[in-house]
Amino acid sequence: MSKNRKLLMGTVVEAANKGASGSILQKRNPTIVFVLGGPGSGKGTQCANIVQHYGYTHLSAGDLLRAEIKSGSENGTMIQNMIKEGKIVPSEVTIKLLQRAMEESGKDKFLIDGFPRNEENRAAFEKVTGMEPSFVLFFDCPEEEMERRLLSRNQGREDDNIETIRKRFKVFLESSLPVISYYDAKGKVRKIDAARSVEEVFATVKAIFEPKNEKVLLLYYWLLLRCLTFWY
Ligand SMILES: Nc1ncnc2c1ncn2[C@@H]1O[C@H](COP(=O)(O)OP(=O)(O)OP(=O)(O)O)[C@@H](O)[C@H]1O
Ligand SMILES: O=c1ccn([C@@H]2O[C@H](COP(=O)(O)O)[C@@H](O)[C@H]2O)c(=O)[nH]1
Ligand SMILES: [Mg+2]
Repeated sequence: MSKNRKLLMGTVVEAANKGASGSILQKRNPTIVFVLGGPGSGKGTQCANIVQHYGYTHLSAGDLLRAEIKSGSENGTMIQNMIKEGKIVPSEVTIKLLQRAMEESGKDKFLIDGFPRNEENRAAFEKVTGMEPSFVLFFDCPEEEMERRLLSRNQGREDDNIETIRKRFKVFLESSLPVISYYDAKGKVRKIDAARSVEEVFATVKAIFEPKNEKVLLLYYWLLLRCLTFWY
């Protein structure tokens, strides 16, 4: 086979594989839960609990971006500057990372933490992937509490300083809350009071992930009541 023909074949195979990997993700028809809330509201902490109890795969958009910086990618410096300023990285960059992570995981239940951060993120994700979240967890927490948590997180994050934290709060209010309102209007938001202990917050999260158990319990009580009224 000539060199040019080999190159052409390579390109065709690559294009076919790309198409196939996209459709494999769609064929798997994954369950997607967006996990949103202000900086420091406890998204990552609660996602870790959900993974343990319900077998979801946790994808933190922020973690994927930080890994991209470390990998020495050509986008690294741009991403690092955006994170330092608390700004939102362009959708195409974040969506590519999320898509790749979903495809490579081979799994079909995802917690997407800290994304979408603005309306453009949301619309681009739905357009590019053709997928919508089953529901949205919204960890609602006052700024004073989030600030306290972030300032004592001690994980060496470059954006856990008071200047960047204030910028992140502003971006959350102006750009991310409208995304939550959008899904709220569609009845998809599960709002959780996140200003409580980790255990108390997780108890509420559990009730969201186990609504069927509650229904089974209700049915059980109803049957018991019917039996009792029949006997007496
Ligand atoms: N309910 C809670 N009560 C007290 N501290 C908490 C609670 N939940 C999480 N924390 C602590 O607060 C800090 C921030 O939590 P976490 O990293 O889960 O927040 P996050 O929403 O993922 O933040 P970010 O958006 O910056 O990634 C961590 O140090 C964590 O241990
Ligand atoms: O979808 C996203 C997610 C994150 N970013 C940037 O990363 C930082 C940190 O995100 P965390 O969720 O707190 O880990 C955030 O402030 C943004 O600068 C993003 O641009 N897009
Ligand atoms: Mg986090």
